[in-house]
Amino acid sequence: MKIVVDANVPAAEACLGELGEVVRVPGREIEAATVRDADALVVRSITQVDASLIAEARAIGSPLRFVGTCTIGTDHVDEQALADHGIGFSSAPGCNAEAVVDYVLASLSTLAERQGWRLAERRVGIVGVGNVGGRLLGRLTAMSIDCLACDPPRVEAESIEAEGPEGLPGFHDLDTLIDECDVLCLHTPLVREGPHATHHLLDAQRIAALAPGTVLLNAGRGDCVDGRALRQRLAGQGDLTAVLDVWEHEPAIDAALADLAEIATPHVAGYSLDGKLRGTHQIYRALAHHVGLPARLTMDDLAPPPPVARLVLDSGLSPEEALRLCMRVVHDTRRDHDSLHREARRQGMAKGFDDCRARYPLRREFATLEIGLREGAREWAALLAGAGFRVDMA
Ligand SMILES: NC(=O)c1ccc[n+]([C@@H]2O[C@H](COP(=O)([O-])OP(=O)(O)OC[C@H]3O[C@@H](n4cnc5c(N)ncnc54)[C@H](O)[C@@H]3O)[C@@H](O)[C@H]2O)c1
Ligand SMILES: O=C(O)[C@H](O)[C@H](O)COP(=O)(O)O
Repeated sequence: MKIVVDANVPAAEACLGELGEVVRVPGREIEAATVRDADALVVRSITQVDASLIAEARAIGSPLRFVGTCTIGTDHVDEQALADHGIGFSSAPGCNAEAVVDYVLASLSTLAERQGWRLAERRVGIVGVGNVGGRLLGRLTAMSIDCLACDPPRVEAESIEAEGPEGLPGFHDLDTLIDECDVLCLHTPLVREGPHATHHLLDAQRIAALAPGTVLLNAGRGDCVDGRALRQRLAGQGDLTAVLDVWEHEPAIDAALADLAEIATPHVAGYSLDGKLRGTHQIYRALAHHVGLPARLTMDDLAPPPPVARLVLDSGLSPEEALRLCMRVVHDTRRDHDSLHREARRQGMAKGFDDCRARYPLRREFATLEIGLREGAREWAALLAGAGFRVDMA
């Protein structure tokens, strides 16, 4: 079996190589001719697997029978076209959700430090309460931070009313979150049509309705926010703080908007090694199942030990300082912001954006760091455990 795999999929030889011959191709260069004699195609989000690619591939005799994307998002894949040609499909739901939550907490902690506020005194609105938003809600709630949630499709499907699921807070509409929250985090997929379409979910009118001082964080998909309207508000009034990981027109994103965002990163919120390996592993299992082969490798076979496994804390810090210190040992979104701006200046935006992603440094998840708390630091246990670290008494 020949498996064409995006060059940025880690561990493909070790994992997918068990099932067939792996041929690497840069994601932006994958086209119909690339899969002329391939049985399977494994992509990430930058490859548009659309109806024309599939139809052309079939027209030139491609035997393609499976497409996998090692990502959560699926808006780059025409699932109907695959089904119409009898091609199996799988994505990797939830694979990098923990990494995105790490990114959100690390970014908010940096903003709190820069702007002199405490997260404990802010109310956070979460839009899209699936694998990412649900985990974010869980961690913030465990850190005793006040949250409001918005997810109309879930409300409709699960008849959630005033009482939320699993003892979580009730769900509200987006305009209530806009009115009542200090921080608004978007974790919605890109859905172009239907009653719950998310294209420009935050349109000019909703952006205008955000109260001065609001923090807007988008780690869902760039097209969920009207970037032009956001740029105008930031440039004209300068009274919002934007944290943007995803953008319209990636990789050729709006450089002026990137300059105005307090934290601007090149779509790397989910880029932990753990998250990427989970993505590869989920697709390996799905392909093995599809072709009737055993999938022998486990995640433990793929993930190396973390470079920093344990940290012991003594007294002498505030809880916020202790939390920030632990987060920055694992992940510092200021570094991602600086890399994007540096590479955009050096190579131009589109090349710099892609280059930062292709050469992303090793990053692990908060859960890989064990924190030992000595006498005097033990009161931080609930906060640090709530944020996602493994905590014990040293
Ligand atoms: N920045 C990154 O690196 C990164 C990483 C992972 C995922 N993502 C993006 O985040 C999205 C969400 O990821 P997930 O794992 O939570 O997906 P998910 O499918 O588990 O959850 C998405 C949730 O959004 C809800 N939703 C859909 N339309 C909505 C609307 N109009 N208003 C409010 N909620 C709505 C859905 O009901 C669902 O509960 C992905 O589709 C992907 O596009 C980005
Ligand atoms: O949908 C996802 O899983 C994320 O957006 C993912 O991080 C995208 O990364 P890419 O496929 O572009 O490397």
